[in-house]
Amino acid sequence: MIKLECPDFILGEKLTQEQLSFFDKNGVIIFRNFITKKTVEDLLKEINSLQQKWITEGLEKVNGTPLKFGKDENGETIIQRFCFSSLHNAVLHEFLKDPRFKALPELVAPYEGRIGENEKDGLVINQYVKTPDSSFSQMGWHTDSPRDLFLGQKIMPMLNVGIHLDDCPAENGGLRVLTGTHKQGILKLLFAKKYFVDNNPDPQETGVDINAGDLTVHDGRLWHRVQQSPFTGIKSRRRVMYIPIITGKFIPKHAKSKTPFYHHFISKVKF
Ligand SMILES: O=C(O)CCC(=O)C(=O)O
Ligand SMILES: [Fe+2]
Repeated sequence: MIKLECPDFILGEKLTQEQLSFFDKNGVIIFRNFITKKTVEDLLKEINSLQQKWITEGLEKVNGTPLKFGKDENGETIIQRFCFSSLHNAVLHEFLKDPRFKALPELVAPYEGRIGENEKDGLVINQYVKTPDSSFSQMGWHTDSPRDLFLGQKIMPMLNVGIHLDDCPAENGGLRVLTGTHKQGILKLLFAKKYFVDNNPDPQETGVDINAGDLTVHDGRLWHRVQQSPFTGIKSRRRVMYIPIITGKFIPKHAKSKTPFYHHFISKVKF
């Protein structure tokens, strides 16, 4: 595994030329300390209360997208993948109004990008943990772009913005990317690897050392995966929120939205 050599970038209200060039070359970038440890704690409290609310209500899907359930290290039911979270929690909704998010669409220029709070799967929260009854401890190789095809749309440029809520040095697993693959042609985008079922390390893959509070951005066309932690239980836990930046036609989801086809496929794959 190669480690991403990324200068300690700080996200302001406008991207610098160095940040733009780094992203253009690699298809991924890290901004350090986007939020403080205190804000991380505050967000985790909100996430836990949303989780309790949805479990109590017996909710299975939000706007057509299934929630993913599993068990934590104490055998308690948890939600391992939330979607559209900010539409159901005021603090998460306010959080997305941070003016620094408005700097990020410049990464898809000349397209006009917007924060997809009610498009695709909205604000996603992933909770990975390795326990006997977890259903989510890793994620196979994929790019995020072909989901557009399943939604009956042409592939349009998009970004996935990650806000990381746990420390995760690359040795603990976490995000692995193939830098530069955001510039590949459509055939490589669709067929370079077997979507979601391939969990094998790639000799060219790059890992990232993440601290709680860091923000990452990756291009939707970049090949990436999540490496399982070598640890189990609480030491294997990795919590990260993702919000998409979308270009092209505005297709908001609503309570009657159909389940996208790729979720039927993803749910068959054991993570
Ligand atoms: O958890 C991560 O860091 C990546 C998740 C991911 O790739 C996805 O949800 O599409
Ligand atoms: Fe992804």
